Amino acid sequence: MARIGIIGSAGRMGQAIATALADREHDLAGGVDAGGDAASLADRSDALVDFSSPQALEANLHAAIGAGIPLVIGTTGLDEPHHTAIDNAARDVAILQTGNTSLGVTLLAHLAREAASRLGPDWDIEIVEMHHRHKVDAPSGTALLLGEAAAEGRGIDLTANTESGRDGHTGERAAGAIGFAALRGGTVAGDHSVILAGEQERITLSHAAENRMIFARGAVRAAEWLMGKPPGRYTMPEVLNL
Ligand SMILES: NC(=O)C1=CN([C@@H]2O[C@H](COP(=O)(O)OP(=O)(O)OC[C@H]3O[C@@H](n4cnc5c(N)ncnc54)[C@H](OP(=O)(O)O)[C@@H]3O)[C@@H](O)[C@H]2O)C=CC1
Ligand SMILES: O=C(O)C1=N[C@H](C(=O)O)C[C@H](O)C1
Repeated sequence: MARIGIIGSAGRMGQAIATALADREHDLAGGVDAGGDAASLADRSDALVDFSSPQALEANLHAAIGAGIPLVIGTTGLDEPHHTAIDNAARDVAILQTGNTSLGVTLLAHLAREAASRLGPDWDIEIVEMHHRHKVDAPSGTALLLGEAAAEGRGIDLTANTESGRDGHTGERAAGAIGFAALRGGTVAGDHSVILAGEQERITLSHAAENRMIFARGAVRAAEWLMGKPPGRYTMPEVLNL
């Protein structure tokens, strides 16, 4: 049993995480939302779980370092400077950052990497995601994570090979590109497909989140796993032993 603090506690994920903590008999150390004091929450917590906004990241990293406790970051929409800040903070505390804490997506990323490495570059890779109408970032963190996995499998750099937001006269698809398409609507918790399209055949690897509790349970499992670990940046495959 541990005391765990939630950043973004009043949000959709914050509420699901509070339920997952209770299911595992942890104490909710407290929660903060926009304008809240992450440092004082960290001082009374054994670990922090952050599902909030990229704007909160810097304060959350400082809070975790100040209290010397691990941090799970599920917030998406992070850019390169955010990742550099996480790398730096991981010299002082144990941190896990991921666009998706579910078991299913962690395995899907492995399958995407494997498929991309075994199929030649003439198999086009497209990643399609759908989320609820309230989601503010695109492509989703999960889509980017799946794109990274496919790019790794193929031995290419994702940033240099991304095609997203196609509209109008786009020209032909670039050879070797990894494409992204984002759909928004209704209450969809999170659907992701990695499509590998070859000559007259196509493979689709898909995951559907039926409920946010899959992410919440994964986040709590990650927090449990991080406690007692030395400083470093850890991953969901390590937590889940996949
Ligand atoms: N990694 C994963 O597995 C998953 C990641 N996510 C990601 O988690 C994040 C939250 O998603 P969701 O719960 O649906 O979003 P919500 O909008 O429902 O909740 C976000 C919460 O964060 C709070 N918040 C906003 N800014 C700050 C800040 N600067 N400091 C502290 N708290 C802040 C908001 O408070 P206020 O209302 O006061 O602004 C709100 O309570 C998103 O980035 C989403 O993509 C979601 C699901 C799974
Ligand atoms: O905002 C969400 O809801 C979700 N965000 C994450 C993402 O951006 O991939 C994970 C999940 O798909 C739900």
